[in-house]
Amino acid sequence: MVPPLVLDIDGTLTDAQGRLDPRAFEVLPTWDAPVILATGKAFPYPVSLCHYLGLPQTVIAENGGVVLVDGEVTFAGDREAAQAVADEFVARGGDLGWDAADTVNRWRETEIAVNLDADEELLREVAATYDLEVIDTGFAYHVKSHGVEKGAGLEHVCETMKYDPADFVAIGDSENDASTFRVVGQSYAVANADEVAKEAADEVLEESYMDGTLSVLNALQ
Ligand SMILES: O=C(O)COP(=O)(O)O
Ligand SMILES: [Mg+2]
Repeated sequence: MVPPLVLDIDGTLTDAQGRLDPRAFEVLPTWDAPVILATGKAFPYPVSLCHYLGLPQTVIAENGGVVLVDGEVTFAGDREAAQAVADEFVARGGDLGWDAADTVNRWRETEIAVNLDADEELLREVAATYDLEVIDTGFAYHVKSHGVEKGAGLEHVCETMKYDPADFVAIGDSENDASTFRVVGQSYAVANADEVAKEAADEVLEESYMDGTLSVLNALQ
């Protein structure tokens, strides 16, 4: 019996250029237990990935802000406050860093993501005045409500699916995966992970990106 999985996307199922590693299509569609995608990306991204992997749509998006399980969507986090932070940041000379179409935030419902080129100090200062936090995933800064996290999202998924989070194996690469690592039974940080993720993981893998992820998945089969 293979264990259920909770998998980060960027940095974990991708290559160093951020492209989805096609080997995900070899191993995930036939995984004989639930596979939950848990990401900082906006909701449509993991939903689409489940769709094209042929997996049931059970996803944690926006760092736990949006959870879809058993056909029901729940939200956590104050999008209006995050928008107010973004507006004030821009008014004070900050640059969110996206083009006019802003597909990064267009479908984002509980938080705001800002390009890593942005003025981090100013962003953190503005966020603090709205009692929001900023996390750095290595792919974007996320302006989000305290307490909204992937780990809480997984607990919600497990309550609905009647699973124990402790039965799950988690793999991830960033600060936003630490909460997942804390609630699962076994957690792995890929070699490209940041220090927060490495510190929180039960094990730090020798290999990076999908090579690291596959080393775990192959050993579990
Ligand atoms: O959206 C991000 O910043 C990172 O996404 P991830 O959680 O799938 O790595
Ligand atoms: Mg990641």
